[in-house]
Amino acid sequence: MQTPLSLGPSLAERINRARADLRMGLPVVLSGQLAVAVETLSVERLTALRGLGALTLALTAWRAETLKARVYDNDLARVRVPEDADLAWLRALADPADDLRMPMKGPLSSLREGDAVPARAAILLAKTAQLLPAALLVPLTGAAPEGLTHLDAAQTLALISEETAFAPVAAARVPMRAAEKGRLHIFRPDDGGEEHYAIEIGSPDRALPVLARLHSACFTGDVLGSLKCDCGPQLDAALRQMGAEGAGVLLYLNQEGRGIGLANKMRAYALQDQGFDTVEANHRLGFEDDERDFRIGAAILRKLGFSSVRLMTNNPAKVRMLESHCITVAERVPLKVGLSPHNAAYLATKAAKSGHLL
Ligand SMILES: Nc1nc2c(ncn2[C@@H]2O[C@H](COP(=O)(O)OP(=O)(O)OP(=O)(O)O)[C@@H](O)[C@H]2O)c(=O)[nH]1
Ligand SMILES: [Zn+2]
Repeated sequence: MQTPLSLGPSLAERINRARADLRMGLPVVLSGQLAVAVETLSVERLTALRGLGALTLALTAWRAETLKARVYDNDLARVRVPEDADLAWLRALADPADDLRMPMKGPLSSLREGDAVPARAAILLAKTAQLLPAALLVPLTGAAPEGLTHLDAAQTLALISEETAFAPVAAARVPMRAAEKGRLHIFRPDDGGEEHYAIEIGSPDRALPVLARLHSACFTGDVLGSLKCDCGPQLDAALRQMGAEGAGVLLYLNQEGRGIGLANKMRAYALQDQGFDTVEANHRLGFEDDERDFRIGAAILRKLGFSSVRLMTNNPAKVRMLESHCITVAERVPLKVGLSPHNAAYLATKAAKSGHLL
């Protein structure tokens, strides 16, 4: 018999559907466990989950460190949820907003036995859905409620770590203040994920290294002119230099807040107002200091026909990443603009902790 044309969702598509489910507060089924994101969990669903058995709260090792929960699974902790724990208790463990006001949440008891893979997949799904990286899990004993998204946890982890393919969708001329000969290209991943943009200035020769910038979205800096970072001035300066030289390419990657999303970035800013620096704030929320996937930038440059760049950056990690994904960095062009009294400490932290060049 001939294999019928498959109309059903692929693994990548089901993963994206699972992210939308978690954002709505719906459970997903991960290798026989029901998993929900703590951030979007409702009282009603918590009650329903409790009826199924003992609950486990999955947190990243970063968050567990702040909460003094034991980490037996390297990058994550699986905390036993006491029978009398309510939604406020779960939320307080997931969200560090009130840590300083209510430091004692424990003592917490972590699971050692059992499989950590579904918990790891749940955290990664929550993270990549730009939610707080905390998930509640319970083994599914009976039949799964109808309509839930089912995923194999190990396959999910493997696929999310793979490179995403992008296709050009549309492009048109956009004359800009900084460069009249501008063209905006939209790139879309084939799994329904986030779109990213490329702004091509002039007609750069594909045989030569192109003046390039990988800019990560920063609503506060790019749009509002926030003085807390240097993003806005960097964006302007990069486009102006490309305009002056008559050629260049700027990728605008929708990885707001170094990949944690704008809501989490505002949580990080609130922690910074409590005295934590930009890296500590990410860690207290349970994130790595940088959650961006820079392979996207390399993939889009290659799609546009570029193989060699003069990269405008102060971040050596961007240079290393491009080099390891088939893009030659012929030159690093420093981009030092926008220093203000408000961002001096932020830039100093990036230099001290993230290897940025001052
Ligand atoms: N999580 C978090 N993200 C921030 C903070 N301040 C700025 N960002 C984000 O950091 C990113 C800015 O990084 P980029 O300017 O692209 O790159 P970079 O790593 O600083 O390196 P350069 O190429 O030298 O600029 C944007 O996504 C901002 O939204 C912060 O305090 N916390
Ligand atoms: Zn910024």
